[in-house]
Amino acid sequence: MDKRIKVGIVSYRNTRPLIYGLQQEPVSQQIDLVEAIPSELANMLVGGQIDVGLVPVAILPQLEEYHIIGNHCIATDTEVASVCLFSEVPLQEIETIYLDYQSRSSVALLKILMRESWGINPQLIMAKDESYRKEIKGTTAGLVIGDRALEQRRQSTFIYDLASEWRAITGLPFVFAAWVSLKPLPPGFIATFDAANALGLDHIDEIVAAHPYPYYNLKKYYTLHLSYTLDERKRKGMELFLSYLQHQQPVLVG
Ligand SMILES: C=C(O[C@@H]1C=C(C(=O)O)C=C[C@H]1O)C(=O)O
Repeated sequence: MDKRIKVGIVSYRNTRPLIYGLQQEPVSQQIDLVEAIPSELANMLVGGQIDVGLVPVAILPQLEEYHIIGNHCIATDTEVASVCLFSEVPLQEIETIYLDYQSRSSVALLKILMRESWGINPQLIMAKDESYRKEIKGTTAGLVIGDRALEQRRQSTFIYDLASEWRAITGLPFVFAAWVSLKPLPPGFIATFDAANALGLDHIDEIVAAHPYPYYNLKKYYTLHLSYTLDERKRKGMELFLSYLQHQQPVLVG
């Protein structure tokens, strides 16, 4: 192959099962793999630095043309554990929420839950950097995603799992990120890429053993919380989420 396809993947532990097969032949010969936080991946896709990215699905309504690549994603059928609102007081007493600058989908989901389920209207501040996590105290809460959320679970008194709350109001799974390209990719490549995504899902014990992590049981995270196949119900959950976004300010991208 004369030109490698640039692939951007989320730099959290949640993608270890997907990366497993992408680092092996034949697909490893066809791609350049870069890791970044979700908000950056969105910008990289729009800016043309990557050809396909595991990007937050909340950016999809803003893309003129896009293609969902293959049948794998970052999603959950139940509680996700790593996308939560963390607080020292119950929901109704929260006055300010810091939003995670690394996220796009979870920020949009939080706003839906505030409006459709919780009926709260605190001041929202988009965090600029990691220092916001120190502000999660008193009546100031914070949305945190990824590995940092798994770590924050040990620090906060109240933990509101956004995917559980979504499930409670819709009965559907929630898709946080999907593989997206702006232009069509060769069908042969998509088949190879999708098969490589699936490979790690049969090697979870090996992946867990290779990446020791003190903060959370990763076997449980990969098998009970996260769900990686983009099936019909997940697509349905995603469509519903995207339809809610029509009532929101567009998320930041580009
Ligand atoms: C489940 C997660 O999903 C992530 C949440 C995203 C978002 O909020 O935009 C984007 C990519 C996913 O990695 C997580 O990071 O914990």
